[in-house]
Amino acid sequence: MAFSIETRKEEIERLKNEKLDLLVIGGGITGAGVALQASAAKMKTGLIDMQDFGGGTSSRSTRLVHGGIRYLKTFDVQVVSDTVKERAVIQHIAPHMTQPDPMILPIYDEPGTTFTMFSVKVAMDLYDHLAGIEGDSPLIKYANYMMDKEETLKREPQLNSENLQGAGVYLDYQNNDSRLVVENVKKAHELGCLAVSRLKCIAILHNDQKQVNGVRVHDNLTGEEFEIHADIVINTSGPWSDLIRQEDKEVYKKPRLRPTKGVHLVVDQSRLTVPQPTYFGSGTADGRMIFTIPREGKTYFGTTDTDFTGDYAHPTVEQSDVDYLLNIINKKYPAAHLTINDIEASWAGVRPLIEVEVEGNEAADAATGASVSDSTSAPSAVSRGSSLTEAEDGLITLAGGKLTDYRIMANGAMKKIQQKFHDEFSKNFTLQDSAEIKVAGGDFDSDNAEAELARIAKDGVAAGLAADDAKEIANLFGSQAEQIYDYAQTIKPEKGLSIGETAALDYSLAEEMTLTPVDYLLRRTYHILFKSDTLDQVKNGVIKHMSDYYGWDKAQREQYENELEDEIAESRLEGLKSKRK
Ligand SMILES: Cc1cc2nc3c(=O)[nH]c(=O)nc-3n(C[C@H](O)[C@H](O)[C@H](O)COP(=O)(O)OP(=O)(O)OC[C@H]3O[C@@H](n4cnc5c(N)ncnc54)[C@H](O)[C@@H]3O)c2cc1C
Ligand SMILES: O=P(O)(O)OC[C@H](O)CO
Repeated sequence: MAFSIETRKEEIERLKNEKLDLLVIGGGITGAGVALQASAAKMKTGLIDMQDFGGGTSSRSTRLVHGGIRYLKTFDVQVVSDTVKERAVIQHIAPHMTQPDPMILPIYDEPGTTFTMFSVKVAMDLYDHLAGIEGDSPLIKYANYMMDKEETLKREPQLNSENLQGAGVYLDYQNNDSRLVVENVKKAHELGCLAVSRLKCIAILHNDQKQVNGVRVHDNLTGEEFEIHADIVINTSGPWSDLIRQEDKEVYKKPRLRPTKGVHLVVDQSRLTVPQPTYFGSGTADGRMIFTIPREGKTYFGTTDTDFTGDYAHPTVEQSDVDYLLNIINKKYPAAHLTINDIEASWAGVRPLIEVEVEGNEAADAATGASVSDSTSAPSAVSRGSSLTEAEDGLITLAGGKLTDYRIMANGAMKKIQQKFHDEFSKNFTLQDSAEIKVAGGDFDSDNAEAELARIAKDGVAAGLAADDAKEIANLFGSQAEQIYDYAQTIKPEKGLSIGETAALDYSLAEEMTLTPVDYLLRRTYHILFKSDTLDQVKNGVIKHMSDYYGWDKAQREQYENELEDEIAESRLEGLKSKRK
């Protein structure tokens, strides 16, 4: 089912002329999850995003599906309880993106440590218990265990041995955040959702009874403005949630978010070799814990957690972020001696943390209990819970949370929406269990994901693709790889691209509403973040192929080329590096 610039035009016409049951503002993981569940319940649903789907926080995470073991320290047990169980569900519905990846948690005798050898074992036992990893659980092989100092250094020799006491090892999952978004959006679209990217909500509309009945949007591709009408509107705009609520001038009272920035840096695995994901205290008594994660032949590490008041669409990596992370990493891996010149890629994201309890008569149902902190708390002490509220004029806002509990957050919202339809619109919808709805590309046996993905990759080689291309396409697109192999039988490779890369690009343009080279190279694939070494040779082929496909004129092609060059330069920290010369 095509999901492209052509369907975008068709669906914009339908959004203009057909009244929706539900409009979702914001196509990050939260909005995508709501759109999928609403469409599965046969609600006539629209999903809009002012950027690419996943262009906000949901493509800037640590790329884990995890329960947040450190949140047990701040007694955010509800968040952990919700998310730790969700990991296996997301692995089931999105098996090509979410795979078990046990974490090492080294324990150091240092000021402000989050865990001790005793408390990490208690936390891991609770974590496993909450996830049901006990008894005859199919995941029992991943049950947690402790390692003494010697075993820890044997497993991870580059770790600093000074003050090291040992480590805990427990199950968490790796994930591809931006593809989790787009596969949810594609599934929602397959179920009937009118999903359009680069459409910005610029005003909230009301009926004569001062109830929200739609939005005014600006098409960021064409400049056109028009109205979209819906019985119910839900705001799932993440860090922008307060800005959308502010558009609702009649009822807006005050902000509820405390946005904080988190940064990740990427180096080649040869510069920092970790055997598996590792998670340790920053050693700076700021309550932070830092991940170092091997991925695609690279190692990435993060994150910072600092209050952010800049442009949510363009959080940048500053020298202070680099210094903070390199200082910690070089202390924990003393043989690495990393400098800014080793950094091949980077990204910054904005956490949509909920800080202020809802006030006045806004109905609040905590979708995953956001325990409220106050602005004097350190950013890392602020709850990672979510909140679901309805303003007096009916605007629903679902904000906060983690990527890992997106499905639960959407469940909570759907129950509220279902009740609202029944009470106020005399419409009855039957909600579906999204734990049984595979996202696009997940149509294979999740319980044998590794073997299934190897089989899909083997099919690619049989279809004439290079083995590396086939493996990458299988891991990125899952069961959709077979469509890419079909494309590969009928096309010529673009100059600078292999037949597999060309076919994958053609698939993404036709089936994933991939509208710009940055959409493709940053979010649909690994090129900018984890394949910096081959990026310069593929980017021209991608631009040329997209320019031919979309019929860009010289000015448009230049615009997208410049946008891509800026994105790559920023990811490579070229600005910061040049200042140091
Ligand atoms: C550094 C960092 C690391 C993290 N690591 C993890 C992790 O490993 N695992 C995990 O579970 N969670 C993690 N999180 C949390 C997780 O990433 C977020 O909770 C989640 O991505 C938020 O998704 P969202 O859909 O609510 O927001 P977003 O992804 O930001 O989506 C909101 C969307 O709304 C759109 N929008 C805004 N205004 C408008 C408008 N006016 N009109 C139309 N569209 C609009 C934006 O373009 C955006 O795409 C991390 C977060 C950060 C910052
Ligand atoms: O810093 P936290 O606790 O928000 O966690 C972000 C991590 O990098 C992964 O969720």
